[in-house]
Amino acid sequence: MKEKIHQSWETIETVYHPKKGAKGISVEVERFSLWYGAKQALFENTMAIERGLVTALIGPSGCGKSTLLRSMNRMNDLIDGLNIDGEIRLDGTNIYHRDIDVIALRKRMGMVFQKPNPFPMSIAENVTYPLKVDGIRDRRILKETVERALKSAALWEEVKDRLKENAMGMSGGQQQRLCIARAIASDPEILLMDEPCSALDPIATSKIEDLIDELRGQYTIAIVTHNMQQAARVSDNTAFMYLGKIVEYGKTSTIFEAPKSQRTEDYVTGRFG
Ligand SMILES: Nc1ncnc2c1ncn2[C@@H]1O[C@H](COP(=O)(O)OP(=O)(O)OP(=O)(O)O)[C@@H](O)[C@H]1O
Repeated sequence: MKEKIHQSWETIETVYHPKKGAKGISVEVERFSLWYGAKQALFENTMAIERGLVTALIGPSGCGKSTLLRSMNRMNDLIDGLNIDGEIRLDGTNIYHRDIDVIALRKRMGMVFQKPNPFPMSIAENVTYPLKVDGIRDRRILKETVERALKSAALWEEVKDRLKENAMGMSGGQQQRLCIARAIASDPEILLMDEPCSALDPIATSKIEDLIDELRGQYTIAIVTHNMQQAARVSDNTAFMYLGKIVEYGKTSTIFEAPKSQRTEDYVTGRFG
């Protein structure tokens, strides 16, 4: 049973007005709400994600960051009792429209999870997996993809001499970069990253952050992070969420240095969370 609850506080700057020089909008979230059964997890969220930039979703545990991110490629679809309202548009098309091919949609949006999840197969096979699922068997294409994706994921130099070794033998940080390479292999436009560094040590984390910086421009990246310093370091725009609602969304420098909402300021200055 769908139950509407209205949050009492105002949201700030959640609607995007294109700036001069911006490459445009990739994903538009409009009045998007989501229920897990009777429990409402997202409340009429509106935001526009700029193409080619890095957008961070921050906020205290349970505020709905992952739910919103996973809604962008319909990863939540299979959850029992899931209900949504509002729209999420990719290049202007509502991804929840009944005619949307969800598999094709997910190909346009690579996903990287909290815990690296390489498949128990060789490093090269991990990268070529999405292509093989698509029926691509041409050895030259597969070989080129391995090199291209591993280079893009800043992993090529470390693994080029052991492509046939099992990926499970890599370090956690290498495994996560391999998962990014696998996501890149099918040539997505968007990379959705759900706490990609939370299982990694500081050195591996910094490599992933450098990688995100290198991927900026080539891909539109949305990243959920608990780590505010990370959001400040890697993102161009930041959305601060609280209890299922985007409280404030704007340029990362504004959110961290001059937030308009007291609630945002309290969170980014560590007064709660
Ligand atoms: N599959 C599910 N079924 C029911 N409730 C869920 C499910 N997944 C998440 N929730 C609830 O939805 C709310 C938002 O959860 P979500 O994981 O999106 O938050 P989050 O901000 O990403 O949290 P965290 O930072 O702890 O990962 C929480 O109250 C959570 O308990």
